[in-house]
Amino acid sequence: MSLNAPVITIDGPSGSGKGTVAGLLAKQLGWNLLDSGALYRLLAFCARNHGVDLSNEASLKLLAAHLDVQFLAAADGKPQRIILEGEEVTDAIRNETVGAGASQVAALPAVRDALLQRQRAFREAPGLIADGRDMGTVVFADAPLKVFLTASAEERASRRYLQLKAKGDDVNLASLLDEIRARDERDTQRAVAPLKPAADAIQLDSTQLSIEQVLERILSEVANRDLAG
Ligand SMILES: Nc1ncnc2c1ncn2[C@@H]1O[C@H](COP(=O)(O)OP(=O)(O)O)[C@@H](O)[C@H]1O
Ligand SMILES: Nc1ccn([C@H]2C[C@H](O)[C@@H](COP(=O)(O)OP(=O)(O)O)O2)c(=O)n1
Repeated sequence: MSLNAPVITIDGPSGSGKGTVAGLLAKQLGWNLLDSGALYRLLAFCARNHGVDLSNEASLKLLAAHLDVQFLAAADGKPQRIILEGEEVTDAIRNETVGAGASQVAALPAVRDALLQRQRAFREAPGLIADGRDMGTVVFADAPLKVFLTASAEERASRRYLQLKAKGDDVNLASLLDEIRARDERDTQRAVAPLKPAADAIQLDSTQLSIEQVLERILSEVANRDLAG
């Protein structure tokens, strides 16, 4: 781990575009990528596979500490591939059942603690793009550029609807909106590392912005701060 490597944090609620923008930024700058939400998703998924209850903090802490996961960079602008216990789960963890489970286990302090060092180890030269809920407030509180990305709940539900439908999932817009609101509530109201903008974060509302416009805004901040060398 290089403590001097710069980090750009992108925090925000579900469907605001964090993962998409983080992936594009990492590619454009040639930096490393941390999808911290994937770790919570993997833990919820793994717990279900091993019959561990999502409220069993002691067992979840052990599972989190021993999570056997690999992130593999994929070519052709595709998302990185995720391998859990030797099996590819890239698609399997991207649904609202796993997302809701992730939000549930993420509220447990022992789980967050067990995943902290694993996340910080992603900080390698030449730099890191980290997306999640507490990247700018807790995990990389010293990051030189912090972005808090939002969009209206309706816009986020509609984006998720299109995304899951394109994947062939059987989805319903009204239930996705309910699930997004429930997740917002749990993620912002929990006692430990709640979703909130860091005091020094740039806030971007992407409701009316394209992915390219969001990327442009962030890249102009990168240039202003001379972060990309
Ligand atoms: N500004 C935007 N305008 C339109 N669609 C977007 C925008 N940002 C992201 N999306 C789309 O919304 C969906 C959810 O984006 P994602 O990056 O997975 O969000 P998050 O990681 O914040 O949950 C994806 O299908 C993505 O292509
Ligand atoms: N740094 C993080 C990242 C995610 N979480 C929790 C809270 C989220 O609802 C779940 C899933 O996060 P993820 O970023 O994969 O979810 P979305 O893509 O935004 O829908 O994990 C967290 O508590 N802290």
